[in-house]
Amino acid sequence: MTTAGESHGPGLTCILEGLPAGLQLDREALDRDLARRQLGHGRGGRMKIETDRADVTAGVRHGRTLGGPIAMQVPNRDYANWEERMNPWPVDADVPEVHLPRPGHADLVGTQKYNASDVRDILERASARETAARVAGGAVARQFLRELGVEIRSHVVSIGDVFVPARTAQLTVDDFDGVDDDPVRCLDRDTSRAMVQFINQQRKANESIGGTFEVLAFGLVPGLGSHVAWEERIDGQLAGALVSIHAIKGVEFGDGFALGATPGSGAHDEIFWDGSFVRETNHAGGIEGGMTTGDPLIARAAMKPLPTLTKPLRSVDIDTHEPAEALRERTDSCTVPAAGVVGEAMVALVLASAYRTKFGGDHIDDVRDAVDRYRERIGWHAHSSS
Ligand SMILES: Cc1cc2nc3c(=O)[nH]c(=O)nc-3n(C[C@H](O)[C@H](O)[C@H](O)COP(=O)(O)O)c2cc1C
Ligand SMILES: C=C(O[C@@H]1CC(C(=O)O)=C[C@@H](OP(=O)(O)O)[C@H]1O)C(=O)O
Repeated sequence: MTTAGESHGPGLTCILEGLPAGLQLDREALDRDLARRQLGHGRGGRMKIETDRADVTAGVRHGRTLGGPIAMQVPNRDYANWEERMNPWPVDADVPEVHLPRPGHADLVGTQKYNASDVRDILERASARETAARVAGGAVARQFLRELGVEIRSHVVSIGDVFVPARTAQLTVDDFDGVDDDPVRCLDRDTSRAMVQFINQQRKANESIGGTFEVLAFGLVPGLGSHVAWEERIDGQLAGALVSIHAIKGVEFGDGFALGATPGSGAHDEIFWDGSFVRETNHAGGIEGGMTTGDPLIARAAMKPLPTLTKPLRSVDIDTHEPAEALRERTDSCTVPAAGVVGEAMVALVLASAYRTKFGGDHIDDVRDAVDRYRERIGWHAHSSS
C-alpha cells in the first residue's frame, strides 16, 4: 500500500497492489470502515466537516478486482476552507507561514530535515488524516481475508489510567457485536462510562489523552510468516505496521510485557491433541517463532496523548528563535478508539500480504484452493473464528 495526500489538501489517495483478480468488493463495508475511523468520544471539530468515502478509480470493474493496482481517493471536504493555503499551485494571495513548531509533532525536525521555512509544509503530511487512506486500503485487505475465513476486530483497553477489568475468558468474534456503538469502542459498559468521564474531565483541564487498544484476528491458518529470516517474522511485521500509526509508542503480543515477569512454566501454551493440535491457553497471542499458530492473534498498542494542546506547550519561533507558545490548532483530545480502527487496517494489510506470500494465486479461487489444500495437509479444521 502506498498513500499520498495532505490533511487540508484536495484529498487522500491509496494505491494497493498484490491482490488477486476476482475478489468481490463490498462498497458499503469499505465506507463503513471509513466511518468507524471517524467515531469515538474525544474527537474535535474536523470530524463534523468530513464524511469519508472512498472513490475507487482503478483496479476494480463491476465490483470485482482485476488483479492490477487498486486506486482509491478520499476527498477532504475541509479543502474548501483551505484552498488558498493548500492549493497545489501558486495562488494570488498572501499566505502567512507557520513558525511555531508543536512539541511531540513532526514540526521541528521536519523543518530541519526538509529545509522548510513554513511548518505547514511538514505538518500537513505528518497529520494522522493520512490514516483515512490506510483504512481504505485495510478495508479491501480485510475483504480478501474474509474470503479465507479471517475476521479482524479491535477494542479499547484503556484511556488514560482507566483500564478494562482483566479478562477471565478468551474473546471470540461474537463478543465484538455492537462495539462500534460504544462511545469509546470499549467492551465493558461500566468502564466505558468511566472512560468518557475521564476524557471530559481532562478536556476541561486543557489536557489531551492517550491509551491502549487491542486488535485480534480470528480464523488464521498456522504458519503465516517464518522463523527463517528476521524480516519474514510476522510479529516483526505486525509491530512495525502498528508502530507506524501516528502517536503509537509501544506494541505487545499476547501477555506481552508481563511475560518478562512470569515464570516459564506459566508463560507458554502447552500443546495437546484432540484430533488436531490444540493449546488451551494463548499467552503467546497467536504467534510462535515468528509464525501464526492458528490461535487468535492478539496485538495491543499504546498511544501517547495527542501533542496539540488547547493550552499550548512552550516552543521557539523557528525564524526569530524567540520563546513562544506552540501553534494553536484545532485538535482532537482523544483518538484511541479511532486508532484501534486504523490498527485493524494495518493488521489486515500485513496478514493479507502474508497470505499472498504463502499461497500465491492469480485469482481468488486459486488462493482459496491453495489454502484449503494446506489446511488439509496439516489437518487444520477447527478453531476458525474461535
Ligand atoms: C486518528 C488519529 C487522530 C489524531 N488526531 C490528532 C490531533 O487532532 N491532534 C494531535 O495533536 N495529534 C493527533 N494525532 C496524533 C498525531 O498525528 C501524532 O501524535 C503525531 O504524528 C506525532 O506522533 P509520532 O511522533 O508518533 O508520529 C492523531 C492520531 C491518530 C491516529
Ligand atoms: C483529520 C483527521 O485527523 C486530524 C489529525 C490531526 C493530527 O495532527 O494528526 C489533527 C486534526 O486535524 P485538524 O487540524 O484539521 O482538525 C485531526 O482532525 C482525521 O482523522 O481524519
